[in-house]
Amino acid sequence: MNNYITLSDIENLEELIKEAIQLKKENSAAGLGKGKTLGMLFFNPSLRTRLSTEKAAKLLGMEVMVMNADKDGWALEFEDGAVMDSNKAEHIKEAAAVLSQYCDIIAVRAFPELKEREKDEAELVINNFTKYASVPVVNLESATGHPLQALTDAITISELKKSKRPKVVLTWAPHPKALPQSVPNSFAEIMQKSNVDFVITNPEAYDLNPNITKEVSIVHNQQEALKDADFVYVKNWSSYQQYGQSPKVEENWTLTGEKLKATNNAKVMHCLPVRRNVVIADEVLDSYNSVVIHQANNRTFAAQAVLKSLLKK
Ligand SMILES: NCCC[C@H](NC(=O)CCC(=O)O)C(=O)O
Ligand SMILES: NC(=O)OP(=O)(O)O
Repeated sequence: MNNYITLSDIENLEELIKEAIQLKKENSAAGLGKGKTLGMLFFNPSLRTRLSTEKAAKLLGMEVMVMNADKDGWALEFEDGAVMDSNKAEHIKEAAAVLSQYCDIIAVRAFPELKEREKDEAELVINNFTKYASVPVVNLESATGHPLQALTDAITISELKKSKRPKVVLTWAPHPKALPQSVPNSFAEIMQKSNVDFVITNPEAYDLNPNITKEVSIVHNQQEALKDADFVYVKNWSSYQQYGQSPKVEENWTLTGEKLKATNNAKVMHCLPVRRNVVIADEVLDSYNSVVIHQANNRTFAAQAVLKSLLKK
């Protein structure tokens, strides 16, 4: 692995999942990271990504430096040829080059603005870090993807599935804020690389980028989609067609215990943080069907497998 920006950076998904599950069993440092430093830059808040990736790096023997880049760093300019006479003090060319002296791996979180689709799809922040850094770069959730979360999710399904080819349903749910499509995009991508029967259900105005969902069956009736599901992955996202907007939805899309009855006693997944009783009802999150805590624990081993693969290069 040279970088971990999108899921296409994974050379062999099955092997990487096996590696993560093995690392989870060993729960020990491989020593591979000794004398190496991971630098993490956050342009947005985080609990799991920040702490699980730090833990993963430390389990491998690495040193870790974390910076809330949005608050503590200089405002970065990303435009080539910019005349920097405004509020941005430092160009990504210097920032990435300097960080590459201090770090052996750089990891970056930068959410979309959700204003202009083309701008978000250009992945300005993560792509410029990759372009100007001389060390591997890891995506900690970018404008259009969250590949560490998706790897975690594939590991979790692999561990918990009871049949060879489980039915996995990704369902949209309501939310008071307009959220990125990053998590559902990457989940849809990794499910298409996995041996699962994959269905996405969302209100009409919320179809994801068709270049990502490709051949996936998209069902606009949630109850119909949930039938016989073995895994239900719940997530809100803002509209792709009416980019970044939250068009009104009449029906109630919150995942409740009543809706879960149509499933095959499905395991319920969410990347977290989750808004209780808006996205998922208490009775589901507090039931044995919920695997969200198990899932969050796997963030460490997904990160460990990816960092290990980068360190080996
Ligand atoms: N990385 C996990 C999800 C991060 C982000 N969620 C959020 O911003 C939720 C914030 C809130 O509930 O206010 C998202 O959906 O991409
Ligand atoms: N799931 C996830 O990425 O959580 P954080 O936003 O807390 O890192």
